[in-house]
Amino acid sequence: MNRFTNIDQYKNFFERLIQLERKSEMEFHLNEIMLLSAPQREAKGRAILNLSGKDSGTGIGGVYLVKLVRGSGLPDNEISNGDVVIISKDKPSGKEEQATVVSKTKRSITIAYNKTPPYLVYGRNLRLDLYSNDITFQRMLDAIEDLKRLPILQEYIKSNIDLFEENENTKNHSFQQQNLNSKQQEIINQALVTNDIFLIHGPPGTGKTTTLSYLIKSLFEGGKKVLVTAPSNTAVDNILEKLQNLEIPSTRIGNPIRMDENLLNLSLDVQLQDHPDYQQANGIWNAIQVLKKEQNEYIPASGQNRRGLSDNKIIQLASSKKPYRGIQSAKLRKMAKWIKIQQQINKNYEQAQALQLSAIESILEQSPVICATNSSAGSELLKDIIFDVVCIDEATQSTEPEALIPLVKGRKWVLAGDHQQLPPTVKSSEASDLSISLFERFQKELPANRSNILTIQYRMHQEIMRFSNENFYQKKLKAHPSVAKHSLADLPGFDPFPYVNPALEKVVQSSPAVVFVPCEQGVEEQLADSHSWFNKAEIALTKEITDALLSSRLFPEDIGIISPYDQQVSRLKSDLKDYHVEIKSIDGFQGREKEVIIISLVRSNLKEDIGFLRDYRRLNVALTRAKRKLIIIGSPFTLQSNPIYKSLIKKISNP
Ligand SMILES: Nc1ncnc2c1ncn2[C@@H]1O[C@H](COP(=O)(O)OP(=O)(O)OP(=O)(O)O)[C@@H](O)[C@H]1O
Repeated sequence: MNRFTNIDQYKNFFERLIQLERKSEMEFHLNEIMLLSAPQREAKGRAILNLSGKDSGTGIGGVYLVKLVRGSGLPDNEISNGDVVIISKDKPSGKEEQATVVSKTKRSITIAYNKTPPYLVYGRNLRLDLYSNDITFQRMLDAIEDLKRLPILQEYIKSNIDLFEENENTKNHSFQQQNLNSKQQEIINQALVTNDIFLIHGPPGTGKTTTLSYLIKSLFEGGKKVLVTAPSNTAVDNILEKLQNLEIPSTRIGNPIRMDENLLNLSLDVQLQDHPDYQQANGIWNAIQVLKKEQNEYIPASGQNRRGLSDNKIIQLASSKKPYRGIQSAKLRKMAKWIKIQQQINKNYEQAQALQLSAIESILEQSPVICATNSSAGSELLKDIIFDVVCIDEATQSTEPEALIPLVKGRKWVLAGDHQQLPPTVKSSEASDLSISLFERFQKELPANRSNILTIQYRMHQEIMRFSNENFYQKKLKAHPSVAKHSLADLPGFDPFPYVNPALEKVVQSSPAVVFVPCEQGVEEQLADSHSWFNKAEIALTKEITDALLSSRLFPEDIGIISPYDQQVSRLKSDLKDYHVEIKSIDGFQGREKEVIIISLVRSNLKEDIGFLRDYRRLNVALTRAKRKLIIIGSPFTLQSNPIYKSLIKKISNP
């Protein structure tokens, strides 16, 4: 645990770690760009060559769209919507302007620039490279810098315990909500009366996000302005959905491409479409396009054409209808016309920008609750807004500097999390100190009245929660009676499919709630130069089980498939694309739940190597997503080399 006696010490400590992480991420992509030839990087799916670019107008929020086309079709690649990319002619240097992928077809990929795109992107023989996003690192550094102008936050960072006075009597505030249990209500009361910071702790399914959303409702009703963040887009959508159900007016900022489409109506970009100022700005953008077309009929007043003459001089000479320094008078007139149109374009541009900005400001000012990822809380859009309260969900998954990005924007902080679930992702081994979240640090250092723990869970059948409860929560977790024995049989229409492979019979029965399906014939495989694994036999088994579950009249949205390995996730997504079930990594499922979860553990080798499955927090998250049925597929031989997995397999019944 690190103690800091002054803010400069704190700043130096974290700045070093951030720089190490940043270096690690950039190095990965730049190294690969340097080491591999362009075709090799393309073969890995992280570059696309031989593209031709053309202007594709502007998109939501006034971004500049560029469509990159390859007539022969795009090669197989891992670049998807929302990824940050760079465009170059030859080998990129890393200094290129960054753009975001907006859409992809078989032959084209459209990207968006926030600023005017570099001229080169409208050429031929272009190369597109997947790149890392540097912005989050910059925002972390800015947040640490901001601490300097917020003296009270500096004291919190030092966890100066003397500063934390006793709270006033929580009984004075009597928050009551019949949908919540007494502990959840008590927590809301405590968080409401605390003037500085409160931590909501709780094992999976105990209602941390639910409690946080009711707290936000209460804050909103009390006229407070609240910033709500989480480390990932999925986690932000998860709490936003709850806020929407509670009818709390909220605005979600961030790239709409990365948001749940059912929540898009709450995004800033969609709300903007209805704003009169924004509509007026759109009219002006269209007028600019018309002017640009008209301008093409004249001669651009480029450096070469104008031969050192100023705009005014060209206009003046054009009206005199005489040649000047060897420039024909017709050419002067055409340049003058071009300049006048350009002046009109510039005027219109400024007007459209100002209208757009005023529309954005008015929406953000009027919205009582603003939701964003931790990183996008550092966006320019929120630069001048101070919030009464900042709430971070899944706070144990954020590094301390990442959590500071939203926290420096508020007067009071509420953090929800569970340090037995996924920790922050830290790439650089030298920066491992970042893996202790601010939540974890505060929980150890703050007085007891600044946190409280939830222990009744409302998600899992008691058998599903048993393993995690015994191994990670000292048996303190209780299943609420409404879920303790709930099963697939209670779901309307559920009818176990009779023609299933006899080896999988228990898999489609409502009982037992947890099954382990051995897949000893599976072989783990790795692509050259990839650290991720896949297992074809487990994919086939997952497909068969999903088929059986769907034939038992479960809906696709009831089923979730989880695998710890990205390669397995992407292969499952492609092989099971017609099933429309949600398939994600463990990280992608943190904070979420489904009636049935299938986990494909992938690792199967004679060396008894289970790789990063060893991280028990990852296992804990995977095991606690299912409500009524948990199906685990894996190789008993390989997994049993690890005591935790050995006891897991022993405790659950084989089908
Ligand atoms: N008081 C309650 N009564 C009934 N259901 C509840 C209550 N509190 C929470 N739930 C339900 O329990 C489930 C889990 O809640 P929630 O997602 O808020 O838990 P969590 O602690 O945030 O979970 P995780 O640790 O996985 O992020 C949800 O289906 C939620 O609607």
